Amino acid sequence: MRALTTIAGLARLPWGAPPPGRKPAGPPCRDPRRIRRRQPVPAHVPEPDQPDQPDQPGPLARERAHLAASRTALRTMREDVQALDIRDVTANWVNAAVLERQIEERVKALADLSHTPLFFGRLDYLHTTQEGQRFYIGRRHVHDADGDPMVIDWRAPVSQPFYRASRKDPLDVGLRRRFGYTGGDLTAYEDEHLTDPSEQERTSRLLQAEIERPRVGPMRDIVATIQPEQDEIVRSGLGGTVCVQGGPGTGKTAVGLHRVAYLLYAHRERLARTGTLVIGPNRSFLHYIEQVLPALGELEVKQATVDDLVAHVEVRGADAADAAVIKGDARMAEVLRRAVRSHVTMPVEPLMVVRGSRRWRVPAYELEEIVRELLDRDIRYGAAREALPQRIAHTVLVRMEQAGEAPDDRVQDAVARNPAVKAAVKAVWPPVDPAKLVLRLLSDADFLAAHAEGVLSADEQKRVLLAKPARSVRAAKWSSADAVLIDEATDLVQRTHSLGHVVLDEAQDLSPMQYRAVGRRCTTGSATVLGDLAQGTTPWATESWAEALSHLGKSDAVVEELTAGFRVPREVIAYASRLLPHMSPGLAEVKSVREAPGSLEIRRVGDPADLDAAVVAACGESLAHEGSIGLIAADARVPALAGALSAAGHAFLSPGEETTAESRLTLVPASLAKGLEYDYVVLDEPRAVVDAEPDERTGLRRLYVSLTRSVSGLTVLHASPLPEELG
Ligand SMILES: Nc1ncnc2c1ncn2[C@@H]1O[C@H](COP(=O)(O)OP(=O)(O)OP(=O)(O)O)[C@@H](O)[C@H]1O
Repeated sequence: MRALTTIAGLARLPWGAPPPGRKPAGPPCRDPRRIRRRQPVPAHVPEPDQPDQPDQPGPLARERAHLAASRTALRTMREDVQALDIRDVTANWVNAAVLERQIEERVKALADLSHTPLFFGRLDYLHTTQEGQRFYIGRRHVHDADGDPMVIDWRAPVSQPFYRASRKDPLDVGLRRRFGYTGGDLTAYEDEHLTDPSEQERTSRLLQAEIERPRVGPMRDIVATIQPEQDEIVRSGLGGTVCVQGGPGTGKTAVGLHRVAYLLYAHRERLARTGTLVIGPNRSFLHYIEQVLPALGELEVKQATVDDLVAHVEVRGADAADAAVIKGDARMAEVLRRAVRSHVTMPVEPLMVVRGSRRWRVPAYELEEIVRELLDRDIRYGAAREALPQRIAHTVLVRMEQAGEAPDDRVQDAVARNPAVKAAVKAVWPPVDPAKLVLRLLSDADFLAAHAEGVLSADEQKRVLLAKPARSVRAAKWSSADAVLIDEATDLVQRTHSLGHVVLDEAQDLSPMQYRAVGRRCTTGSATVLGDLAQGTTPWATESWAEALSHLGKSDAVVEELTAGFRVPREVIAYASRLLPHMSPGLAEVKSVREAPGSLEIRRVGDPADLDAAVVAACGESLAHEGSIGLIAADARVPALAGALSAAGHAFLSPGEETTAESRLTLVPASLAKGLEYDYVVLDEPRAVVDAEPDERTGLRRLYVSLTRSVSGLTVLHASPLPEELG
């Protein structure tokens, strides 16, 4: 067993420093007016699979030998960590527990996952500008007994050319090799000699195979095939916020998750201190993506929905759309600010502090000056409330000094705690309970009118008022939008803790007040904002990223656009894109990198009574293929289809339940389809999906989301006429 001599010694153990190499990419473009459109760069690749001669070890055998040696080295690294003896460095049980946990996590991070390749690429540099010339690129850093790297972490600067080098700009790379795996076995490789003019440009077959690999189970990482335009976003600096606009399947979620992994690598200590968070639209989605970061060795990133962040009260109610839109409007922040500050009342009476035989009098006008000064400083209500007794005590102390006394800090503290001072503070600056305040605003028309004057119209005020005011915070039927208002009020009272980095996925659906709630969780950090304006399906969905980013407090963010689609086959995305001009004119159509001819089938069912049976039959046909199947239907159709599937003997899952090789069919209400994907999708009755929404545009957007979930094939079944926008 190896003994650790110092806690600092941990840093030198297999955690290791990142390997030397090139500098990371510079900061992204800072001009918010410019949306950079990221175009795919075609790869140049000759034939893959060069088999070895039976009599002599060829390149493939040599690469396999390197893989075997790397696995052995990784095992040794893991054993080294497992064998650490921490008894001598931990002065107490708290330290011991912390260290033990760190060690456990490190062991987990060093696990050799049999189904994920240890390395997926190799770079041979032309010149010796690097410490070595040949680097194997993988999911984590592996070194041999001498500390020499055998596999370099994909996030290291030296790995960057694997993703960025091109024939136009080889970045000093002579050879880029991609490896193909079957299970955990290395079975193929593809070479690109980037500086060889005789080589022809071709799309990488290994890349194509990776993109087309059937989907089963949760989302997986894309480290082996990150595209140059995606890599630029992944590696953009921690200081700036990046907003990514991209159509369905352009890899926004994947890019956001890989960016967190990259930032954790490049700024590990800082982010370990400040924390990172991924925000997704709902539990099923979070469940779908939850494996990606652990697979990349990152176990500490928290995940939440916006509702989780603002869970100050139990949400049991729902708003009508018009009320929710007003409650989500940024103007509500001003109403709340006024309402919170309205609790401050100017002192009208002098304050008398008795200490021993002496009485100290502070006149009302002087107290008022202190209160006004605190109000002008615009600090949090609670912080000002805490500062007020000390300010008053200071004034008393000045009087004591003027009277020839020499009071010290202890006297000031004692005066601040004096019952008369406490009573004055309570009268002037009483505590505010955020939930009670919001309840009063929503229940008391006069109170609301007093603070919404000139901000909300009389009609708007009427709409947000509760029809039946609740008697207490506990009894109130709070809605999600109310919880966000309480969060805003809470922040007015006490500053919200800010994290180092926040990834906000499906951001287009947030209300301005929700953006503010997310924004205050990264005031001192940065954010990655991911979304597609065409997939906005809430009544308050954002129409412009500039506006959304201003509510988030990140107006200086760069907006990038991704246009290459990695999920939806060409035919299917072309069909779905017919809706674009009718619901989000001006947005670019996704250019799919996937051919998959014959991937779209539209079936008309003559008699509506036969629709369920036809849908079940289509699911049965899809199940004959490999991979996951999603049956997407308007929410109201789900019970009927669940019954029909069960009657036909098809077991099915709900979104968020993991698909496995045995159980591959998921019944998905259209309202939960966003962000998810299935190999084959059966879409039930598009008209019903559109009609389930309050307006035509939202309906078409919901349909657009539903049409863009499939990787290999989409079958649309309809008994009612299709929406005419589909042509
Ligand atoms: N460079 C890549 N190599 C391989 N697969 C990729 C790549 N980029 C994205 N993908 C895959 O494409 C699919 C869609 O990616 P993702 O879910 O991140 O897209 P999205 O833009 O978030 O889609 P949506 O708007 O529908 O939520 C995923 O299966 C993802 O793994």
